[in-house]
Amino acid sequence: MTDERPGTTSPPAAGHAPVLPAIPAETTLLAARIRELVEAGVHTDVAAEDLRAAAEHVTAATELLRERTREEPLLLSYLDGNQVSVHNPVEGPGNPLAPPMVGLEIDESGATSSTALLGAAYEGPPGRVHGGWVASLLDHAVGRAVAVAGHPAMTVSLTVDYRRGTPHGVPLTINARFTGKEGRKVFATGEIVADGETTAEASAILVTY
Ligand SMILES: CCCCCCCCCC(=O)SCCNC(=O)CCNC(=O)[C@H](O)C(C)(C)COP(=O)(O)OP(=O)(O)OC[C@H]1O[C@@H](n2cnc3c(N)ncnc32)[C@H](O)[C@@H]1OP(=O)(O)O
Repeated sequence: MTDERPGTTSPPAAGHAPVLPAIPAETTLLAARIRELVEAGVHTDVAAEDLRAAAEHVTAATELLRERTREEPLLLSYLDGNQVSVHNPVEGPGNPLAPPMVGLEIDESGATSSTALLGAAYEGPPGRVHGGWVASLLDHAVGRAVAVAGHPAMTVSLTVDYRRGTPHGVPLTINARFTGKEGRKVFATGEIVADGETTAEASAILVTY
């Protein structure tokens, strides 16, 4: 995490992505509509001709979006006072793949907490979020927590204990915290809580860059 604030234009210390002073409302809107499309797509039971008609609409939208493209899809901006990657696949409000993880809160100890609501499109076991997505939420949360603690780093080891199924369609709380540093190695833990129960816990080693 860098110390840029809204309105500044200097690039982030750890990358070359452009920093937007704010996320364009239409970027968030499009991603939200595509997420709805994906959920509708996995739930739909319409007839084959309607599937084909819907596919043609989607093709038309894709062609419109391809009319002008950037070389670098990643953009940085600010949400609720925190820097976010607009197109990050976990937190990016502009990336339809991202649930997204939102509402970052940092308590007085530096521990972080965010929320996410994953729909049926993220299902692994019946009624439960796919384990890879559970790990993604935790990987991102520990990365965020160490950045908040002033040690931006990349995950080199992530151990996830899946305690119980993480339900989809239910708000999830994702907590994480920096726990220590040894040379370039940074340690963090995190967990996901659903309906008051911890569903998965993570222990991570990250390396500063
Ligand atoms: C601001 C917003 C933030 C938002 C959060 C974003 C979260 C994103 C989460 C991610 O997706 S992270 C991406 C997934 N991770 C990667 O792609 C990292 C892939 N790994 C690497 O690129 C290299 O391992 C890395 C550049 C991180 C380190 O390579 P180096 O060659 O610079 O380091 P080196 O291999 O010498 O290891 C440094 C130390 O870490 C230790 N280490 C490395 N891998 C380890 C491992 N797997 N387990 C335990 N320790 C490990 C290693 O022993 C050594 O310890 P010592 O300093 O004590 O000698």
